[in-house]
Amino acid sequence: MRTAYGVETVRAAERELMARLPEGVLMQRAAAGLAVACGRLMGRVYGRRVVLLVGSGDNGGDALYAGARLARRGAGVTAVLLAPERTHAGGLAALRGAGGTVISGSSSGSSGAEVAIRRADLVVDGIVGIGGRGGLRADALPLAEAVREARVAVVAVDLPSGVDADSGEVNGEALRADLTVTFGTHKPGLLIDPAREYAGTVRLVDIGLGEVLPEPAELEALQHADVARLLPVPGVESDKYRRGVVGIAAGSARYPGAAVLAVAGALRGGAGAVRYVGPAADAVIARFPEVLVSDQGPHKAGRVQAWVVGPGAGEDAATVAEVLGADVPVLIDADGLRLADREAVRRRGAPTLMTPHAGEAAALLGVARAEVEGARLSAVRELAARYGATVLLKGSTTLVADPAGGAVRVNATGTGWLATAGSGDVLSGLGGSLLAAGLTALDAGSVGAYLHGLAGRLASEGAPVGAQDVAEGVGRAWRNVRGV
Ligand SMILES: NC(=O)C1=CN([C@@H]2O[C@H](COP(=O)(O)OP(=O)(O)OC[C@H]3O[C@@H](n4cnc5c(N)ncnc54)[C@H](OP(=O)(O)O)[C@@H]3O)[C@@H](O)[C@H]2O)[C@@H](O)CC1
Ligand SMILES: Nc1ncnc2c1ncn2[C@@H]1O[C@H](COP(=O)(O)OP(=O)(O)O)[C@@H](O)[C@H]1O
Ligand SMILES: [K+]
Repeated sequence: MRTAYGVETVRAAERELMARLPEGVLMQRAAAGLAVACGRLMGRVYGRRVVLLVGSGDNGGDALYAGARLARRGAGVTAVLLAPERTHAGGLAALRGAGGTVISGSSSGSSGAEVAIRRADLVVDGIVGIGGRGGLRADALPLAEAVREARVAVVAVDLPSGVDADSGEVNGEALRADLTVTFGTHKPGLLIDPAREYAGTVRLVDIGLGEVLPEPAELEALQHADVARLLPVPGVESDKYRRGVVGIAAGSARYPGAAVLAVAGALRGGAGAVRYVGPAADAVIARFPEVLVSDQGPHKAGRVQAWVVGPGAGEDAATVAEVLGADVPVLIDADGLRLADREAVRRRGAPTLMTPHAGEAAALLGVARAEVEGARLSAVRELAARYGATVLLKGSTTLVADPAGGAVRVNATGTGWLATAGSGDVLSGLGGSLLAAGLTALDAGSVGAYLHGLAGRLASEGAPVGAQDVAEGVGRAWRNVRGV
């Protein structure tokens, strides 16, 4: 499991660890890891030109100490100081001692700095790290512009300057990096868009913080091994009922395809049987003869261990209400989210998993879509709290939050190719099937998102895919995860 911790927790852990270690050890560990990563990115160190952008705090200190290490190995290192009077003194002395050059970022209209940036092989962004608030300040903007124009490689120290470490929000300008070298633990902002996009590749340098970080983390990302452990694999004693039956209440005369796609996902999620109820039974049967269909409504469909309701449901509020009354886990997606009564969701005894995209989440919260996209973590937490349900917020970053709190899960397998009509319907069926197979709502949502993202990647391999291709890719994703 990959985990991420917010600033307050990192600072507390840092204090605890520093109390046991000689002064400056953590910064030296950070700087050593940073210098190695910079060297690797440049291919060689000797003769390379490196520009350090140095802010007023320890983030700048890391950059300076790493710069000193690079200078000792033969790089030409220039530090651009954004706050000369508040620069990390030890770091500055180390860089000077190693033969580095120092210029002020604010003097002479920054032009000296801009010339250095244009000639650089690498820029190290040590403007601000976890001490940052808001976007880049005015004095850093011309430097950021020069970096963009020079198209020079950028390594961010701990975080790209200007992004919010705790939330992944970007309020103003931020500096884009090719590589972010982060210390001790990932920060939520490195895993959540829009900030994640600014970070480029993220490398974690172990500085010993792991042993003092508490449980649970603020954010966690499942890895292959975690998903492999959670996948419902039949044993010798299994039969189709023991594996779980998932009911799909989806589709309408207008949107029969949503039913077919949700069923396609459900057939690949590990349940032993799929029941379908709704007006698209003919279309479902034509494509998937193995599905048990009924047009009698959810109550009369026979027993299921979980329901999926909503994809392509149109205005069928009665079916949504009926499913919400069932005493089994329910996944609510698409139209179902609009039609579900909040109190009915809150009253449910069995688990509920809601799977909105940003537009649907915005409608549920009564805010603009851009607000949800800019602040995904707070949006998903707020929805989970309001509905007393597990919420999976879809999009470029998929997040899953439990109403009881605990670590929010972030999915790292997605690809922009998944942004294709109907791929959300596939995810709803897949997630419902995992619920029926016995996974908790948090696990069903995050394992579903993991397989769905991987299926999209494997099916696409860099070319456009349709939702059916994604569904068909789910089997490959299972095998990939299980290593079979
Ligand atoms: N934690 C750990 O275990 C370890 C941490 N380490 C390192 O320390 C870093 C944290 O250092 P830090 O606390 O000195 O804060 P840092 O990010 O340098 O900011 C400094 C000052 O910048 C200012 N400022 C605020 N916003 C700004 C903005 N948008 N644009 C420009 N300036 C802005 C603000 O001061 P203000 O100007 O508001 O008075 C703020 O106080 C961390 O990221 C990691 O690199 C490692 O060495 C090893 C172990
Ligand atoms: N930029 C992106 N990167 C990764 N995944 C994405 C991106 N955009 C959309 N997705 C994924 O694609 C799926 C789209 O679902 P949804 O918006 O419900 O579409 P539809 O309603 O057409 O089925 C979701 O799983 C979502 O997380
Ligand atoms: K930085």
